[in-house]
Amino acid sequence: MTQHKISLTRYLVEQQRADGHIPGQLRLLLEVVARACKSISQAVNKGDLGGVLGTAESENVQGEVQKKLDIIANEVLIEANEWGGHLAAMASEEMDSIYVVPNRYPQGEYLLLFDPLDGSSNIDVNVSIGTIFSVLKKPEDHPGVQEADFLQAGAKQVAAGYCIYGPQTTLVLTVGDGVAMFTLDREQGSFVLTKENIQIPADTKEFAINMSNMRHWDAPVKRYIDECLAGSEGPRGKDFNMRWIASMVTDVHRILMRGGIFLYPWDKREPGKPGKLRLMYEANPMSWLVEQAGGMATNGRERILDIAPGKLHERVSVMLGSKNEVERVTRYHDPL
Ligand SMILES: O=P(O)(O)OC[C@H]1O[C@](O)(COP(=O)(O)O)[C@@H](O)[C@@H]1O
Ligand SMILES: [Mg+2]
Ligand SMILES: [Mg+2]
Repeated sequence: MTQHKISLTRYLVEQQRADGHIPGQLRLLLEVVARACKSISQAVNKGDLGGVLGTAESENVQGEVQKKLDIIANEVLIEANEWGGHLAAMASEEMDSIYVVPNRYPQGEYLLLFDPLDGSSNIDVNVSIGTIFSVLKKPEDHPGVQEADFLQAGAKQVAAGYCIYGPQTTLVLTVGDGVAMFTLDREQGSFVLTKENIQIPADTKEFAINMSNMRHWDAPVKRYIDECLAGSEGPRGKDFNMRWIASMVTDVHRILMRGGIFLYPWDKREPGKPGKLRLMYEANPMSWLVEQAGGMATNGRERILDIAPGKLHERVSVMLGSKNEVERVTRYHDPL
């Protein structure tokens, strides 16, 4: 098999041929998601010229003010996927409840979940943003589809990925057989395989956390970051660098490319809220990608992919990336 210049379509077909583990319907679904991402990428690129920047006059179910692009990206994903025959229903960070494929369209066996536009605060300042997606299989024990069908642990995902709209538009994908990266070739109009078997180094000297929340953190996170900040004179014996883009997609992409640890921990501002990030649309797909690349993802206490979701819009504390660092901060959470 040629390692370079192969399209997403050919990659998926060849994966399917190699061990039969990508069913045809799943392959089609992923191609439709990729096509939708291409279209979102175009809208993002146009910026002010397309009238897509700025805030819409609405709030989502999480009480967050929606940007125009949040709404556009959500609609693009729904319209692209609803008639293809591979889906039973979709769920999105931007919608209150699940979107069941209307019965005028053929029904499929998969469930698609997405954060249509991640890093919304970066849209208007021309910083990388992205789309995150996760695919589950609909349980077969009953006809129709309901919200409870989506409440499966991340370990049950059959595909997960994101598309980053940055200097390049790049799709990063796993179907449970490692992580592959595809770069959008705008002249050809297709995603071309540019990296396979992405591996996150187990050690790193780079962390990503919103430092402005420091005073609200729990003791184990504070200890971990304090030790990083102490640098070569501290217990870690090395200097750390810090990055925070405020787009999970972009921070995770950097970690997949060169290692690092990303933390968005629980904090004391809203003690009843497990974290800021969304389990089903952000943490699960990113955690599976990271694990597939040899990294680790926990909420400080348990593997994110083992968490049984209680509700669709569930939040979670997230620590992911280079294995030895995530292991360390998770260990700091152990009761003495
Ligand atoms: O401003 P903060 O709290 O640092 O937020 C950054 C985090 O919030 C998010 O932007 C949430 O994503 P949305 O843009 O999809 O709401 C994450 O991507 C990111 O890690
Ligand atoms: Mg997001
Ligand atoms: Mg979003």
